[in-house]
Amino acid sequence: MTLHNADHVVVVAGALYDRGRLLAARRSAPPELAGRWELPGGKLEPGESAEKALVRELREELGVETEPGERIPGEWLLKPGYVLRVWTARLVSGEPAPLEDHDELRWLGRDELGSVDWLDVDRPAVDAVAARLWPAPARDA
Ligand SMILES: Nc1nc2c([nH]c(=O)n2[C@H]2C[C@H](O)[C@@H](COP(=O)(O)OP(=O)(O)OP(=O)(O)O)O2)c(=O)[nH]1
Repeated sequence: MTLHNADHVVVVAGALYDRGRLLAARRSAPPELAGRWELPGGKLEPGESAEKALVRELREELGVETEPGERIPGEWLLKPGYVLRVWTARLVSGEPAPLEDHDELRWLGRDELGSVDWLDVDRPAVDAVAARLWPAPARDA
């Protein structure tokens, strides 16, 4: 079962970062999404907070312990009735492995974000993540 929040199924995804890099995950299923890259995560379960769901999904899919940070402003429509929300997450322990739903993982630095074929929906989400993780330096007046 999944949580319907104001008529939307909420999918939470993690902008998992470590040592200045963001984790990208290549989906292995379903066929229409396989081969495309995303921020790992999954659907909220009934009664579960977004932060709890994120920690659970990243543990199940990647085998790591993480600490949620803050929500990235914005919400992206995945398909009718499904929205994607993104939180930053810090790697606490473990080395991510593609245990479930993914067949390859890559740590990307700021200049490498365009090097993988993100799912269409994830492109604006990743732009928003990048703006949060790597804010533009303040310009001299
Ligand atoms: N996790 C995740 N899912 C995304 C992203 N972009 C995107 O279109 N999706 C889609 C793929 C799936 O249709 C849906 C999330 O499903 P999922 O398979 O990751 O969720 P889940 O682990 O809860 O799956 P399940 O219980 O249905 O097996 O959202 C993204 O960045 N992260």
